[in-house]
Amino acid sequence: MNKLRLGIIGNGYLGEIIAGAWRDGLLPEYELVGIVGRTKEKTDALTKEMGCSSCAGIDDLLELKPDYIAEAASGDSVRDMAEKILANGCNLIVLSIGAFADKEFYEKVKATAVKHNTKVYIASGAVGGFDVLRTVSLMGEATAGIETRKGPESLMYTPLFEEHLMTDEESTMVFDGNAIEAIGLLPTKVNVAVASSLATVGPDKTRVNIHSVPGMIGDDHKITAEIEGVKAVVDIYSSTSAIAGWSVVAVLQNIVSPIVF
Ligand SMILES: NC(=O)C1=CN([C@@H]2O[C@H](COP(=O)(O)OP(=O)(O)OC[C@H]3O[C@@H](n4cnc5c(N)ncnc54)[C@H](OP(=O)(O)O)[C@@H]3O)[C@@H](O)[C@H]2O)C=CC1
Ligand SMILES: O=C([O-])CC(=O)C(=O)O
Repeated sequence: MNKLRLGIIGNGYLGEIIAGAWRDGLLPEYELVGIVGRTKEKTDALTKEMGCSSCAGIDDLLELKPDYIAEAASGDSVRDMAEKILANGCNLIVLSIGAFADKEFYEKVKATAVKHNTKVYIASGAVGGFDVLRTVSLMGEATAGIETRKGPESLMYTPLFEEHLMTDEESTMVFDGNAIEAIGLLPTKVNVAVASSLATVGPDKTRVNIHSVPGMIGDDHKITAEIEGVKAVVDIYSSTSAIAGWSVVAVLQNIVSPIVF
């Protein structure tokens, strides 16, 4: 049987996890054909290890005729490449889901996928439970929100950081708004909020709270979707963001599995 052709955008922490899972035999139905990165030396080193092509840009990768591309790069890469990928007959698995907080862009991506009979897979990333969150949101007029807890160090170099957070002994709520506002302030750190909002009531209606927790290592995300009589709470703690890379491996396994979770 011909293998499905897989490409990856991103040669960083999560891209390496996906490529490593392929190298370690967890995705035997796929052939890893190429990886796109920005820094040539990094991409060359990773692709040499994997035995696939080093691609300078999306056009190079699309020439290799991938069936699936997994994105683990940045919101800008999704904004720049998603429509081109889908229009070339290739499916896309996305981690930088924050790009879809822009409704106009999200609708254009959906229309492109429909037109070219391709699909976008929203990886569960550092959270999950989108199946149950979507189900509850279908059943009635839901309310949905996500409460994120992080250590103050991980807020450094963001507009939410204040020096006192480093010496505070109590938790502080540093953000209260919706998912559009949250990703606007923290473009690389709250993809989970946008993903959860797309699974429920939308980025404008999903309430996002972020708490700085003294001494905390890693992140905890507690997502709630609720209608009268039904309440779903999905709470995921992770000491690193590795789970997000593994969630792409899980999507790729689901695509070829006779049993789909
Ligand atoms: N959905 C979720 O739950 C989560 C999503 N994420 C998102 O996943 C993405 C990857 O995260 P992570 O691996 O930790 O980040 P890293 O910074 O470790 O890696 C990202 C890599 O992508 C490359 N890159 C960035 N922009 C482009 C581009 N336009 N074209 C090609 N390559 C590009 C960078 O290359 P170079 O080094 O050469 O600049 C870098 O190597 C981020 O956008 C992050 O916000 C992260 C965690 C959880
Ligand atoms: O890793 C996390 O906990 C969340 C994250 O970076 C994101 O949503 O982009």
